[in-house]
Amino acid sequence: MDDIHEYLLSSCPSISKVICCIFLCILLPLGLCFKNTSKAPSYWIFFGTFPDLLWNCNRMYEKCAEIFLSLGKGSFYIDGPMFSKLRYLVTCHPQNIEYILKTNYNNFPKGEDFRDVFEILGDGIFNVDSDRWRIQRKMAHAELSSRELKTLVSNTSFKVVEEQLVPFLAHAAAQGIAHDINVILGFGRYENYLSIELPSNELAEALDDVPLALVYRSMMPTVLLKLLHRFEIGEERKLKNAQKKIHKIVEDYICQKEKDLVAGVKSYDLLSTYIKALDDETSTVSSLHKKEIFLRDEMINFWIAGRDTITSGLIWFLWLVSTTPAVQTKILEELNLLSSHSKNSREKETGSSTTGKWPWIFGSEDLKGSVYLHAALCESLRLYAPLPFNKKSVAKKDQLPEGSTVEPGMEIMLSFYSVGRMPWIWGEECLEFKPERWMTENGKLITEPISKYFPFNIGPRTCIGKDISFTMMKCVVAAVLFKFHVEVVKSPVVCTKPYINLHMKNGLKVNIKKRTI
Ligand code: HEM
Repeated sequence: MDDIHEYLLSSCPSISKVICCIFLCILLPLGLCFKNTSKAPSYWIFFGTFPDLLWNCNRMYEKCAEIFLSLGKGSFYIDGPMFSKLRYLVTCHPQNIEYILKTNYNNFPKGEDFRDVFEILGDGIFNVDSDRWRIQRKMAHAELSSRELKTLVSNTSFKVVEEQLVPFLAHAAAQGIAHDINVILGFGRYENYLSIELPSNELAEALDDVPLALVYRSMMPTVLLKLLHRFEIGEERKLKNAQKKIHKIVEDYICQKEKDLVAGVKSYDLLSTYIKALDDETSTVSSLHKKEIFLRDEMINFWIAGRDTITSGLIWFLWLVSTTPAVQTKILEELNLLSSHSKNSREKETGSSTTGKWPWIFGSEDLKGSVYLHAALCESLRLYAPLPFNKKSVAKKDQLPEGSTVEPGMEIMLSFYSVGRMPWIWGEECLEFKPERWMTENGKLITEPISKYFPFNIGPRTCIGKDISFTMMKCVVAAVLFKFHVEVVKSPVVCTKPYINLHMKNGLKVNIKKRTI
């Protein structure tokens, strides 16, 4: 026995050398040479479908849509390397999405993996499940749908557009409007980030380092992720530093707001209402533990929720409109009509003439009657959903409506980006930017929910910020298009960037000119 033991010990180095040699000389080349191309994505022995995914990680949203198109169906699996237990179902099938987000929603929580990837969201609403989520959702829903918040959104959008965006555009090109608005809604701070000198914005800069790291985290096998996290390698180091900075800045904001409230300074914003609610024993959130951390994380969640989503929505919209003259003309016709109605009623109210006032800024009330503009925004979000995918885990084995089986341990990726690009979902002209899709024959907006439209999620976790997003986006695009001519500078093919939000690789270069008519 001892002999055998001794033999094994002495031969260990050579055994490991032999294993390494076999792996390097036989298994690796075999794995890299032999793939099953009948499957989409390509399946490599030993490595699963992972090489295909890594190879295309720079254009993964487009790649998913291509796979769905080549398969002619709405689901496919991604298998991790051998022994990794990594298995994803990627789906864009509307019935599957509805089943996961709505019909059997309890079987598809966000899960621990989601929390690990989106650690930056802490205990905020995006990151919690079950009872805790119900408490936070109730409070967030009440606050975001309150009359006070809607008024704040309208007034702030108007103010930021009038005082910052329009003067800025008159001087140069557009950038990052959504951020300003969100800092005001969340924290009640009005900062002049769009002044012509473009002052630095530490909160935005810290957050800019986050999304790429999150994309890598979403794709990485857990073991590797833990290793990179433990030793703070690459994107993980950036993420950790960004998180520290964001926490510090938001904690400072909270501290200042608490002092203001004690000093009796009156202001309406989400932070003030949350601070008051946490102190109020009758409020639902007062039962939550670790109140300071909850407050910090919830504010970060709101800020993230509205920042990149709106920016992304606006950029893709402006690009689509600027490159589709027929749509632009119809939007301008509608804005002309709305502005003359509003001018008349403002003149009646104030008794003074509005003629010659430049620029004319639309308030959210002026834009309530906009049908074509609203339809164009819906259509742009259909093609370019600002959150291009959603991630869910599986509690119990289940069969999805289109037939795929999912089981615990698997992850599900809902590809919202692909939904808008499937001819079998949106028709042969699915890639065309056609606001008319959202209008009835007699020119009215289609208001009933459409069962294949998911940019704002559906079901119990549907976006709470949808209405205010339309208010903000309409104010911005109306001001930009009505008074400025946005001309896209010819650039390489426009494509997406591997971010959590849908951004344009290389950004959008435009020339801005004042409109003369
Ligand atoms: C064009 C703009 C926006 C789009 C496309 C959008 C889209 C979405 C989507 C897809 C979700 C589901 C995320 C998930 O399940 O992980 C979501 C959730 C949410 N959104 Fe939005 N959003 C937008 C703007 C906003 C704004 C301005 C706010 C407000 C500050 C906001 C607040 C929220 C909140 C609080 C949730 C979490 C709901 C929950 O988990 O119960 N969103 N949004």
